Amino acid sequence: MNDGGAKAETLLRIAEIEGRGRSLVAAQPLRAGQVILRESPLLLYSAFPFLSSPSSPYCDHCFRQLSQSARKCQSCSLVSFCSYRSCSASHTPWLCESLRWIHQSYSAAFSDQPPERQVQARFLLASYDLAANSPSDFQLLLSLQGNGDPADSAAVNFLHSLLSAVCPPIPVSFSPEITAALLAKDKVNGFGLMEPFSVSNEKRSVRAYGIYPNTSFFNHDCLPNACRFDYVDSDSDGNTDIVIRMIHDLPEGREVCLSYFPVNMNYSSRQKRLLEDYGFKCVCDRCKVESSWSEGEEEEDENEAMEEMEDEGKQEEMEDLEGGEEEEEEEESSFPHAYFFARYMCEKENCFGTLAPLPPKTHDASRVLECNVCGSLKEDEVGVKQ
Ligand SMILES: C[S@@+](CC[C@H](N)C(=O)[O-])C[C@H]1O[C@@H](n2cnc3c(N)ncnc32)[C@H](O)[C@@H]1O
Repeated sequence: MNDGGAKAETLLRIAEIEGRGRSLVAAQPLRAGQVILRESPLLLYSAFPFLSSPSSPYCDHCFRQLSQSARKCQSCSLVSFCSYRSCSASHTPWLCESLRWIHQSYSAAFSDQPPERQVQARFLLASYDLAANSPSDFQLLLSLQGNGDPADSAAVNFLHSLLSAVCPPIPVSFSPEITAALLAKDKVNGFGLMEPFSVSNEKRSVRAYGIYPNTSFFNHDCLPNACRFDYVDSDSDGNTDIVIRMIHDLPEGREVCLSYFPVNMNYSSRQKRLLEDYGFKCVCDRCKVESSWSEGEEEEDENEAMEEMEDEGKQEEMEDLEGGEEEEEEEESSFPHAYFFARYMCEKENCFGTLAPLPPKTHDASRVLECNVCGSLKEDEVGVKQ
C-alpha cells in the first residue's frame, strides 16, 4: 500500500483533549486518500464460540477461509489452522493446554452462559498468552482506555473462576480486577475483522477481533474524516493489518476521527451504542443537529437531503467538512452533513460502507473511491461536479 513515504509518527501526534482523552491530531496537512497508519494486531482472536457447531470456517491465526486441507489441533480440538502456511506455530503449548482443559472438563459450565462468554474466554486466554510471551505488550494492552464496569460482574466472576481452575497456571498475576479491566479494554478497543461482504448477507458477522493499540487512539465522530480498511482475504503477509486512510483533506492541528460503526446509523441508535459500549455522549456537529429531530424525521430528512445534495453538489458543505471556512457563520440547515452521505456512503445494497479515495499517486487526490466494506471502486462523480 502506497503511503507516500511518510511515517505515521510524522503525520499524527497524540494530544489530550478535554472530555475526549488521548486523541490523534494531524501533525501536518493530510490529503484525501492518504494512508496515515498501518498497524498489525497486538493480539487477535476468533469471534466464534469454540464449543458450538459448526465450528469457525476461518484459520485461527490468519483468519483467511480454511481450505479442505486445513488441520484441527489434535490436542485441544478447538482450533484449526491453514495447513500450507505456518499459522499453527502461533498456537503455544500454554494456550493449547488451557483450551484442552476447558474442552475436556468445563464444556458443561458454558451451557447456561451466552455464546459471547466463550468469545470473552478466548480473549482472556489470548491476553494471558501475550503476558507470558511479551510482558511489555501485555502492559501496552493494560494501558489502553477502559475500566471494569460493575454491570459486567457476572461475566467477570464466571470467567475468573473458570480460568483460575484451568491448568496450567495463568502466567501472570491474576485477579478479578485484572479480568474485569481486560474485558473492558476489549470492549472499548476491539476491532472486528468482518466476514466477506455479500449483498444477501445484511448482517455480516465478525470473524475475528483484534487489538491495534495505535489505531485505538482515534476518537469517534459520527461524520469521520478517516476510515479503516482491512484486506483479510488477501494472499500477502500482513493480511490482518488495519489501514487507516483519509476520507478528505484535513488541515494541520485538526483531530482525525473514525466512526466506530457504520455511518448510516440513526441518532438514537448511535447515542445508545456510544454510551453503552464506549461510555460517552456524542456531541459532534451531526449529533447536535440530529438531537432535535423526531424519529420519523431522521429517515425522511436524510433521504431528501441526499437527493438534493446529489443534484446540486454544494461546495460550501465540503469546505465546512474540511475546515476550510472556519470563521463562516453556520447556515441554518436541516441536514448540513448531507454532502458526506452523497459522496462518501456506498450505494451498494446492504453495504453501508464508507468510501475513501485511493492513495494519491500524484499531487492530486485520486478520483477513484474505494468502499471499506464491499471493496467496490467508483468514480468520484460528486467531487467532479464541483
Ligand atoms: C478507542 S478509545 C479512543 C482513545 C481514548 N480517547 C484514549 O484516551 O485512549 C475510545 C474511548 O475514547 C473516548 N472517546 C472516543 N470518542 C469520543 C468522543 N467523540 N467524545 C468523547 N469521548 C470520546 C471514550 O472514552 C471512548 O470509550
